[in-house]
Amino acid sequence: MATVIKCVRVFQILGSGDLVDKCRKNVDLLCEYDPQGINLKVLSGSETGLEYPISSSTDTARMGDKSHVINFDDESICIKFKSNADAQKLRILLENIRRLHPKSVFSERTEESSASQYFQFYGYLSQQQNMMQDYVRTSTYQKAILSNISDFQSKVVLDVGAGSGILSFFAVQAGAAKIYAIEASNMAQYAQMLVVANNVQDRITVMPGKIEEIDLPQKVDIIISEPMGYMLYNERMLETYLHARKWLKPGGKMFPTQGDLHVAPFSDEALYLEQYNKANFWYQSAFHGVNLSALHHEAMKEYFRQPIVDTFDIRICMSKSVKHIVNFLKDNEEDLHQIDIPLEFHCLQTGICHGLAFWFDVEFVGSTSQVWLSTSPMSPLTHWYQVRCLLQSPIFVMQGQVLVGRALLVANKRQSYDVTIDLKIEGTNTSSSNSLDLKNPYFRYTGAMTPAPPGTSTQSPSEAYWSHLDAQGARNAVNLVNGITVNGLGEVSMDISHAVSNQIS
Ligand SMILES: C[S@@+](CC[C@H](N)C(=O)[O-])C[C@H]1O[C@@H](n2cnc3c(N)ncnc32)[C@H](O)[C@@H]1O
Repeated sequence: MATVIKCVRVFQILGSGDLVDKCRKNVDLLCEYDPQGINLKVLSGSETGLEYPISSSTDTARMGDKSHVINFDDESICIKFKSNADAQKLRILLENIRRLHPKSVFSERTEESSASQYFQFYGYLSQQQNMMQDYVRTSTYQKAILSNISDFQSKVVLDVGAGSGILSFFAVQAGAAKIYAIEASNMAQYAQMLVVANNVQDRITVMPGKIEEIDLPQKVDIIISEPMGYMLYNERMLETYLHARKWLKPGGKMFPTQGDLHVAPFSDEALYLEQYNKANFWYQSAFHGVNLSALHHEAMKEYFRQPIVDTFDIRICMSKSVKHIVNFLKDNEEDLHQIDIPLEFHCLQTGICHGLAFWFDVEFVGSTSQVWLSTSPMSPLTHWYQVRCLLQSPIFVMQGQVLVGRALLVANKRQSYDVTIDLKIEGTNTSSSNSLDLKNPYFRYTGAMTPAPPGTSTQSPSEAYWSHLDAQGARNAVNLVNGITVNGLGEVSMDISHAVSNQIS
């Protein structure tokens, strides 16, 4: 459903109160559905392509009979209509948004621009495909559901953030009687198409909207969801998952049931130098004749604020990981606003600690079996990889020393976390800390095999390699050397006649 309002003028309101005509002529305004509310699109004029997403928390005000003011995070605009009747069309749409999308826990904790970008992202089939094609992820979910049939058979299920609906289809396979598949992005339309095409309309009901704003006709026996982001918490969808518990019957189940975030100190000089050298670009005093060095310090901070998303060899970890648990059956949304993880690491090796490595596992506790989905560096790689937070000033640690400190994750309105890491060698004055922005990670993964960290071999790597070779193949590789036959393992053959005949021929 879209409405077009013809012949409007769109002005930007400057800080001084002056108006600047954005299109310098009359334009048409398309008002179309958006998961958040409506999206205003300028259809003609030199500024074609302007879009203004409006949700129930957007600040708007009527100005006289024919104008309306709308305040966004980064600009304020004034729309002047041809007539009062046209202005009234927009006013009705805005009233409908407030009625249909009352302020919710979600809108209170999320900036509009972040939410609209977020749901646009999940509205693409290619993004859903990316997750569906993570074989480890999708097949672990399917296994968790199908190996716990008694938790689904004839049961009512809620799928939070259903996306394509894939988990709802797994619940159908496990015999669920009714599944409510809630999806806030436009993917809900595609999920509905799959439901119809697979002829399960009587079992799956797709409901477009946010779980925080939707009314279900009944309570459910089990909630399924895939709400994990980078470092488990990114996207703040775990809060949405916990919020959904208001629809769970007493004694109901959550799939997954628990999330474990693992944290370990690591040593990786190559990674550290890579970031450090990138920032050194700004150290130049004569870049095309310009001295850039005034920005060197800021560049260094910027690079080190980025969590690194890639994978690594577990042997770079200098001690056993510390585990922080989220219990999806018990914890509340507010518990995830500030996540304070006390750290204590007993270092197993001497070396330079360059920061903290993070990964997570989730557990499905079913009535029949328990299933784990792991994103650890010891498990097959998933699209979550692992995440590392660097220290700008690494610290040298000796085997046996104890590293103490904390990892503090503070939720922000950009559906992510401000991360602070603090480390100190116990009993010394040596410490280091850093602040990072989880919303802006650096994707470093190239697909190349991660090499083992230097100095971790406990036997000759050359001998170890050759001893793995096929011994029989090497034995068959017989050569004549100085009149005697020697095989590929260096073994001398005693069959002199054979050697001699070989030599003659
Ligand atoms: C990680 S995807 C998982 C999709 C699907 N369940 C799967 O496993 O392939 C998360 C989905 O949840 C949706 N979502 C996020 N927050 C939501 C909310 N508050 N209400 C409803 N859907 C939400 C997103 O649009 C996205 O499609």
